[in-house]
Amino acid sequence: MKQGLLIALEGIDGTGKSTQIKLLADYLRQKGCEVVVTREPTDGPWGRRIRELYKDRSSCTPEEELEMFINDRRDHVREVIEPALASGKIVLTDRYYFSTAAYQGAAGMDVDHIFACNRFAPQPDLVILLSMDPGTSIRRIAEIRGEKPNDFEQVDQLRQVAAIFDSFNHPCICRVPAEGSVSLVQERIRKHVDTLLRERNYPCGQ
Ligand SMILES: Nc1ncnc2c1ncn2[C@@H]1O[C@H](COP(=O)(O)OP(=O)(O)OP(=O)(O)O)[C@@H](O)[C@H]1O
Ligand SMILES: Cc1cn([C@H]2C[C@H](O)[C@@H](COP(=O)(O)O)O2)c(=O)[nH]c1=O
Repeated sequence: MKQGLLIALEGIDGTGKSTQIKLLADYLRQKGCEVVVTREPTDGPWGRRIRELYKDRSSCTPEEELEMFINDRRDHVREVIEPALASGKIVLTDRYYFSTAAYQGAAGMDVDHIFACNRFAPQPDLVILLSMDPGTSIRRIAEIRGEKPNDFEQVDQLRQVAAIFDSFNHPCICRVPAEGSVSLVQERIRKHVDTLLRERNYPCGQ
């Protein structure tokens, strides 16, 4: 049924996921792979409601917040991820259910319960987990991107999120240091992706 590959980029805010996913997509397309780049929260109805929360996270309970992320993912899996995988494409997603486990876990929900709620979602073939000290990532958001950190980007909160990300030991996870230049981080990511393509005999990776 599933013929493509699912690769998720994960990590705390400001680690460079959006920057790196674009470069990775270019690299894979140059090799001749068909690539779908997507993200969570999505741009669908649940994703738009979630983005409203960035301004005032206290407007819903942790349970309601978790439910919104799960609903958004159900739509994402059904409408984007499964069709692309079924047609043999490489799906690159900027965040997936590991973000839910880490962020909603840090907000007080049980991490095992969160993973159980996500059993409907296809397991990724590879998770690139970009790791960085939360103080540095917040500085990137504030100084380089020139934005005021939102309600999900508070340093104490991000420290808890980072600690939960650190605790994951799923075999699909490869940890990549996010410090260093954009091209150095990209080089680290490509090594893991090239290994995956080779191991799976994925056609464009030969
Ligand atoms: N290796 C790097 N060195 C310096 N700055 C970087 C690096 N990678 C990304 N940046 C800059 O840091 C900021 C955050 O990067 P980016 O938006 O890619 O991170 P992100 O992980 O997608 O963030 P978020 O999770 O908040 O969406 C951007 O301004 C980006 O240009
Ligand atoms: C998928 C997902 C995301 N979040 C949080 C993490 C970030 O703070 C925002 C998304 O911001 P981005 O700049 O678009 O990456 O949402 C979350 O709490 N739970 C999740 O499942």
